[in-house]
Amino acid sequence: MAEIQMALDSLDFDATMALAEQVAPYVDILEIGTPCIKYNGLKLVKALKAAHPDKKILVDLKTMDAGEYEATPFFEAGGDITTVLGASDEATMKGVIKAANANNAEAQIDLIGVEDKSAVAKQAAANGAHIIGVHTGLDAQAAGQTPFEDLKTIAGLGLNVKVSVAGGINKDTIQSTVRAGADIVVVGAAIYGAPSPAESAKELRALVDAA
Ligand SMILES: O=C([C@H](O)CO)[C@H](O)[C@H](O)COP(=O)(O)O
Repeated sequence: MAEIQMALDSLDFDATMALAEQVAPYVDILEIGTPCIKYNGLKLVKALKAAHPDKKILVDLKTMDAGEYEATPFFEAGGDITTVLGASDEATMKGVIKAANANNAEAQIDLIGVEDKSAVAKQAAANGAHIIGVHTGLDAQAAGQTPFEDLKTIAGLGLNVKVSVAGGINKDTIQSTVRAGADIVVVGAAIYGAPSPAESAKELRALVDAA
């Protein structure tokens, strides 16, 4: 069964906590988005984990250097997954994987901006990464890009890792994304931009469960 990850991309601490509360019944993973974690830091990881101990917390650090050093405090604060850029040095990715393993947690390699995505995904899997993230970022989405072709390529490799997909997924695309091989579907704007985020998350849950 695919998991749903809600991307919390507001900068506001209280608004983030309130949105998490609304959608938590329908999602598996609460993601603290990159702008949000930069703005709010470890305090938000601790608060979110305390409020939702039954949910996985993904901290979208998009680490680029000093992998083990940067990721460790976020795992210790309650993060279950942190992200590291596939564009970073292999040693950086290995550092985050090491920190994750030391904390009974998971490292996600984010392929955003990576030229040879297959090569990096294979290398990361061989190095023990837990999740490969196929990701079309917000700026690339604004330029009309989607993650779906990359998903086919990465899922087609048959690597022994979970595949996460992010980039403008909504109610029209979520089922085909799951059927194309996503283990984790990430949804941000389609939930937080909906008139009722809770209703939107509920609808997406039903679609994923029926896919
Ligand atoms: O990871 C994200 C982005 O890079 C900002 O941190 C988003 O959370 C991710 O793209 C999911 O959001 P939507 O694309 O709006 O579904």
